[in-house]
Amino acid sequence: MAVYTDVNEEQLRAFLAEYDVGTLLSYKGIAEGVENSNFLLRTTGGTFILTLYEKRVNRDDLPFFIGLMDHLALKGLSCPLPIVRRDGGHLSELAGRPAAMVSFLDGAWLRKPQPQHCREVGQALAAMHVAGSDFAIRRANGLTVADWRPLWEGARARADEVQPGLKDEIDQELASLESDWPSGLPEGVIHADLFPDNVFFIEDRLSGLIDFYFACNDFLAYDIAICLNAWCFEPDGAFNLTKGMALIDGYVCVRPLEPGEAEALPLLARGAALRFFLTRLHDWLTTPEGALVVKKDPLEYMRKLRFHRQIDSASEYGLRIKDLTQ
Ligand SMILES: Nc1ncnc2c1ncn2[C@@H]1O[C@H](COP(=O)(O)OP(=O)(O)O)[C@@H](O)[C@H]1O
Ligand SMILES: N[C@@H](CCOP(=O)(O)O)C(=O)O
Repeated sequence: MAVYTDVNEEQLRAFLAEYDVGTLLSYKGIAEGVENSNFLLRTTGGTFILTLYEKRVNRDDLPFFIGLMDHLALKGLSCPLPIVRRDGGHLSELAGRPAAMVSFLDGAWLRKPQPQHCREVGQALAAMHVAGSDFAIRRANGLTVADWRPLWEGARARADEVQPGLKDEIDQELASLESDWPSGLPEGVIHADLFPDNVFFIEDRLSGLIDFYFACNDFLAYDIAICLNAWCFEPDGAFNLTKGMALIDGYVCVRPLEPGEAEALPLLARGAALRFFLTRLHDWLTTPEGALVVKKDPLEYMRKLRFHRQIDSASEYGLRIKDLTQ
């Protein structure tokens, strides 16, 4: 579920009076998502998503997130457009939480993505990177290599409860990634969580990207590494080369890769797998039993991490020489 903070009709009517979106017809809480409280609102002016930002979102980051969606939507990327209040602002306060309203995107996320969907995701990811290149606000990645050790220290003592041997394996993995993490790759605004549940499709065509609340400035190729992890493995744990090739192909049609980015891809993919393993492990160990949140399996990302460790070259993900800038 993701309604941590509830709102009543009276509060909503007062909130909507600040906007030019007509009057409230109906509203309901949205069960999906894990971070914030989301509501679907229908008004005489249209359909909107209302988000109340919960504890894990830092208030100081909200101008980045809201400004980024505004910037990308105005550049033609299909993503939620923040709705402007009559006084020109985007951020409000509702039920004691920072709140904002964005446009509703049609479509649904795919439970079983196919190679043609991966191609579209690659294209959309690159289009986002290009559209974000002149976004003026910066936000450092709060979950990059330097942030993994504190996360790990919080979970390390109990890691072997999840799988015997994890403690030693992650100790070595983390040390190796910390020492070898690349530098000097092309940077820009990345989505940083472009998983299938954050990409909408209508009849096999990508209709939009949502959930920009991990977006930040980091290596562009790290975002590709995140997508390879999230889109190109099968439920049995096997990497699907056809999907990898399609995703990379879609990406390079819009933004070709530099040779250094291709060379770093196996390491970036290992790092991305460790990042999602660590946040999932943290949630696995700290979410109280019975909480109304679906806990995600950390071991899924451990298996992906072990796969990436055996990769020598980005060609094993489906990258071809023609995909690179000369
Ligand atoms: N702009 C939007 N248009 C349509 N549905 C949306 C939109 N934003 C969010 N949703 C719905 O709300 C759910 C949770 O949103 P998400 O941003 O992923 O939440 P969280 O950040 O809490 O994980 C999505 O799975 C989707 O169903
Ligand atoms: N994609 C992450 C979890 C973040 O969840 P979201 O609902 O905000 O997309 C994972 O799978 O671990």
